[in-house]
Amino acid sequence: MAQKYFTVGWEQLHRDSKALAWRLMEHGPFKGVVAITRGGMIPATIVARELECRLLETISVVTYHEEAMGEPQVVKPPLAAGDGEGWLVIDDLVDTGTTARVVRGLLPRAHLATVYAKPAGKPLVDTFITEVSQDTWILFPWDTEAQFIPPIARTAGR
Ligand SMILES: O=P(O)(O)OC[C@H]1O[C@H](OP(=O)(O)OP(=O)(O)O)[C@H](O)[C@@H]1O
Ligand code: HPA
Ligand SMILES: [Mg+2]
Repeated sequence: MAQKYFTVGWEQLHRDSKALAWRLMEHGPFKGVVAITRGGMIPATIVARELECRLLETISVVTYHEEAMGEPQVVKPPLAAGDGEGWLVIDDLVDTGTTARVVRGLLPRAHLATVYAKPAGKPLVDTFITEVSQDTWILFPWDTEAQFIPPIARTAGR
């Protein structure tokens, strides 16, 4: 279980995904973008829009059930992307690198990029924007919603 949380809102995700697109400009142009579903889909759409890339493919790798990690399963292979040559692969984050390793096995020649990265997975991606510590769990906007929080004075035991 992660010890810290890093909450990412929609606007920050948009900003960070655009920063990723800027950084990827020097590695393109790309034939198309492969989104690693589900978490990679929104960043992939933002990056594809910025790079004016209309061809999107998906790969589905299921590794986590909430915060519990299991064996990675390829539920849908990236049919249109060959060995990945000329393709850009996008995910929301790399954590242990398990998902990235599976994707690299299927698309060895692709450029693999994530918006966020943790130290253990960082060496497996070609490009990323923001690093967080390994014991931080990133809370994405699609996994969260705003709710009432009691005042500090009420929860501090006074
Ligand atoms: O580097 P790793 O340890 O493999 O972790 C990173 C992967 O885990 C999450 O996906 P998840 O399996 O939760 O599926 P989802 O994107 O459908 O939510 C996240 O979106 C990355 O794809
Ligand atoms: O930190 C994380 N946040 C959300 N999903 C994840 N999947 C692996 N690590 C994470
Ligand atoms: Mg994912």
